[in-house]
Amino acid sequence: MTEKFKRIHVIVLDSVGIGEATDAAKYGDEGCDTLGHTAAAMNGLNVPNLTKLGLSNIRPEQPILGVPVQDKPLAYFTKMHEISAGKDSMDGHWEMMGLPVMTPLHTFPNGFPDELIQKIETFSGRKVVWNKPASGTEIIKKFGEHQMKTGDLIVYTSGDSVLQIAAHEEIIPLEELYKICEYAREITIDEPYHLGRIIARPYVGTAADNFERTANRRDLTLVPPEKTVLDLLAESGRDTLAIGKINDIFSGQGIKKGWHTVSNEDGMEHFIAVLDQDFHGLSFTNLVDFDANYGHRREPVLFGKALEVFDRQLGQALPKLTEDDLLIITADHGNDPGFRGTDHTREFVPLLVYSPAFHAGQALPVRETFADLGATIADNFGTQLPKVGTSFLSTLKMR
Ligand SMILES: O=P(O)(O)O[C@H]1O[C@H](CO)[C@@H](O)[C@H]1O
Ligand SMILES: [Mn+2]
Ligand SMILES: [Mn+2]
Repeated sequence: MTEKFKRIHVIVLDSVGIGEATDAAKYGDEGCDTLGHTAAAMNGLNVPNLTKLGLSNIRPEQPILGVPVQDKPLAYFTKMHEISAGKDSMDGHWEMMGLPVMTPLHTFPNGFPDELIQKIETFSGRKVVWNKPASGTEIIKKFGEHQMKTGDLIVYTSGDSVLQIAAHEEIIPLEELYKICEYAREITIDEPYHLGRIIARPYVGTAADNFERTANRRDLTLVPPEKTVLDLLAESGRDTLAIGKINDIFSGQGIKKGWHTVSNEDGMEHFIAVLDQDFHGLSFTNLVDFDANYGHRREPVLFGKALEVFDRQLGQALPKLTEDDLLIITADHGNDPGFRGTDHTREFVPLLVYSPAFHAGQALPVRETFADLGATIADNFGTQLPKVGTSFLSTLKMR
């Protein structure tokens, strides 16, 4: 069978949810709405490109403020529900690639057991401070100066299955931090820990009021226990290009070439550059600033401004697409900047599917799992289909 599209591009707007999921109550997240609350804080979002693709058509009963519902949206549009047990990035991205995480990973709301902390202390020759949930920017304000004096490791977690180590780059050099994180990764793969991610959180600055985290963050994720759509594509000789955090999230599995990025804007510039390359397969981009800089920080106005910047860059990318290209814009979970706490929120995610080859856009049925995305990609490239997910490829009508 011939392929409908030679290239498929997936852009994940990290944490840009589109309203509470049907199971939000199970997570204590009733009432969350990342896009809705962000747009309200901005008194309306100015995102002409997302608008014309059909962003508000996804929920015409409650349009996103400033984003009018289109009579003739350019994209196929709907929202997707998550079936994974967790609401972290790894769960969301793996599910998109056909591997939902059905057994909950472990979270440590009261901090990690002494046994684990002692192992990290022995390996690193440093003491651990905090070892409880925290916001990453608050915790370096609180312990950064202490760390500069003592060299102690700042260990913290969140509502997700993560162990994060914050370290001043001039006190604990990056290479050393990465080694400690790799060690922590090795000893937390199996029970009783079974942690989704170890995250290195380097920062710089001279005092509490000016500490800043750097782009040298590294996420050490579990290795996917089964093949994802990325593996299926790679095995069948297709290109798999990863921009931003994607390579980390899949531990490099099934990825032919990956680029780390320093910001959303940098990520989109890489994406636009990739559009000029001749390749055959998937480009997969994650834009993490929405989540790390604005969602967890509960900054709805800055979140909204970042969406507007993304939209302008999207405007540069769209004219580069040809009839051989399919663009898919989605998210991996919510992180409502107008919601209590600082954790991710259990939300539907938007799904906008666009190609210049389409005659017109239209509504797709609500997807029961993010895995429908991976199934569609596998279907297009004629590889083995993932175990989970239903392709919507045949619904997409070409001119
Ligand atoms: O508060 P910061 O350090 O940004 O951490 C956040 O980033 C992690 C990964 O998204 C989340 O689990 C949350 O802990
Ligand atoms: Mn995420
Ligand atoms: Mn996050």
